[in-house]
Amino acid sequence: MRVAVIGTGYVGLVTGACLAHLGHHVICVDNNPAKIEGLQRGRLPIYEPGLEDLVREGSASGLLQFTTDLRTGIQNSQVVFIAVGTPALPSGDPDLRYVEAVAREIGQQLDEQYRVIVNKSTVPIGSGDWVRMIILDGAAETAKQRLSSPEEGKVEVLSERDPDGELGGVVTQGLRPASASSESCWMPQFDVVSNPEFLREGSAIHDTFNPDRIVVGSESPRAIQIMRELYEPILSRQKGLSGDPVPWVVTDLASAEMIKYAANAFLATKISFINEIANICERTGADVTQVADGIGLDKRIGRAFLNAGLGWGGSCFPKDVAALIQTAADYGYEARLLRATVEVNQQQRQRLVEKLQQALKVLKGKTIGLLGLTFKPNTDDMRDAPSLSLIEHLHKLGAKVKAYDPIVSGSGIREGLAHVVVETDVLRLAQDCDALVLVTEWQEFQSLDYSHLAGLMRRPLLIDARNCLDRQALRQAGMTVLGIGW
Ligand SMILES: NC(=O)c1ccc[n+]([C@@H]2O[C@H](COP(=O)([O-])OP(=O)(O)OC[C@H]3O[C@@H](n4cnc5c(N)ncnc54)[C@H](O)[C@@H]3O)[C@@H](O)[C@H]2O)c1
Ligand SMILES: O=c1ccn([C@@H]2O[C@H](COP(=O)(O)OP(=O)(O)O[C@H]3O[C@H](CO)[C@@H](O)[C@H](O)[C@H]3O)[C@@H](O)[C@H]2O)c(=O)[nH]1
Repeated sequence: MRVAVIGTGYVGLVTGACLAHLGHHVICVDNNPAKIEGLQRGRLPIYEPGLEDLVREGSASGLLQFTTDLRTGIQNSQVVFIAVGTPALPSGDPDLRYVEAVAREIGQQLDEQYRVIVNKSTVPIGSGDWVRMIILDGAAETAKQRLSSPEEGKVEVLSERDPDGELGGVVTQGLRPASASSESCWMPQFDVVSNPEFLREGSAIHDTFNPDRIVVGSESPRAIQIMRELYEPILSRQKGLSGDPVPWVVTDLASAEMIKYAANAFLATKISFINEIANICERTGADVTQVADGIGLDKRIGRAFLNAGLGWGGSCFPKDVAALIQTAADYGYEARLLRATVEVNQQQRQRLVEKLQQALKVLKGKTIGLLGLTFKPNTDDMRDAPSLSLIEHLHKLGAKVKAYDPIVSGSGIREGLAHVVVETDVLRLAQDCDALVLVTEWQEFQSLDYSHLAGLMRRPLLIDARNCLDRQALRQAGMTVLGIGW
């Protein structure tokens, strides 16, 4: 199948490379010329394990191509993915300007060939119908040039109210030059489908090939059939040890959009829940890790996403929970549970500073070393990383902050890192520190020589803010160890 993917970020590039691996002809489009030029030379704009090999493989086979020209991208494509960013605005609403620009451009390029336009970006509930309208607007603009109108290119958009009211708006029937007969009416052939993405950064390729489910929201049987054919190589795989097929979930557009937000909101709430339990554990003498293991064995609860720590960050949970709260507010509903989820998360970062204050008393003039900067391991993504608020907080209190991160240290990434000295190795980091804080649970932090590090520090204090290290071994290495929830 011929596929275009618009936006070559974490989602678009992974989607494009994986679909090419499955045998589809994929053309990835991005309006950032530097990104596309790099990709054409095999240079990746992001760090994601395994992605470089897939891109190399796709480029070599010719199944994966890159362009800045959206027209070339969608010309022969039957399926067009929209995978551009939807970052949060200060209000909490997602910024839809990139989706809007792409939808309009797609509309401008549509011809008589039927296409499935797939929204993979995370967009608010109801956006599918909105994207359809924008595409039609774009198509109308092109139709002005395409159809020779006696009235200087004036084109009428033929529309009527949705008779059943189910779609809640206007249904466009076609585009026609003003004063032309209804036979000359031209309607671009397309359906908009919502196909939310559930990949996690750091394991994006594994997640794409082994999804827990594939969700497709659409009212069009034709579009659903094409999506099924597209994903057939994944759907026909057996899932994990159970051998069950990957669940294929077909819903209406709005429900698919809501599934994405609800999934992220639930996971974020699960983490905030265990962090709340951790805070109660600290006061009562229980150990949150043992508690998580104990409750996680209950199949109704599950152990995943019960790791207490610094709280959640990244490019998705913060903006998606904020967007859902905002959507609820738009409809006159106050999402109190979700607000509490966010509040607990914010406080969790603050608590870490309090722990340092309790241990070191005055932070002014103290040197704090951060192990890890990215919002989670195996990614270079720094969007809404807990480390950033920690750095700002400590800086305000007059502490000197240093950090070492396996990816960030060796890269040119310095955005948001004005108030931290990024060290190139762990020994330089530990030198003269009053405390080390493990912020991101990178694998390599498991096997550091902590007794050597303790010897380099001014005070051998380590706060394991992800509860991922062996406390006993650390104590034997001469460290004073603190953690979260014990
Ligand atoms: N990052 C994740 O783990 C993840 C997972 C699931 C869903 N999502 C959602 O997927 C969407 C994309 O996220 P991301 O992290 O990949 O974003 P990103 O910022 O990494 O990538 C977006 C890309 O779109 C490009 N772009 C913007 N405007 C364009 C235009 N007009 N034409 C062509 N390209 C354009 C940008 O240059 C950029 O390369 C978001 O809605 C996000 O919420 C992200
Ligand atoms: O038990 C846990 C699990 C995660 N986290 C934190 O939660 C955040 C998010 O982690 P994770 O979900 O693994 O990473 P993301 O790549 O942000 O993936 C989430 O966000 C994506 C974008 O929407 C979705 O596609 C994924 O399904 C969803 O897991 C990170 O800061 C983690 O440190 C915890 O604190 N404790």
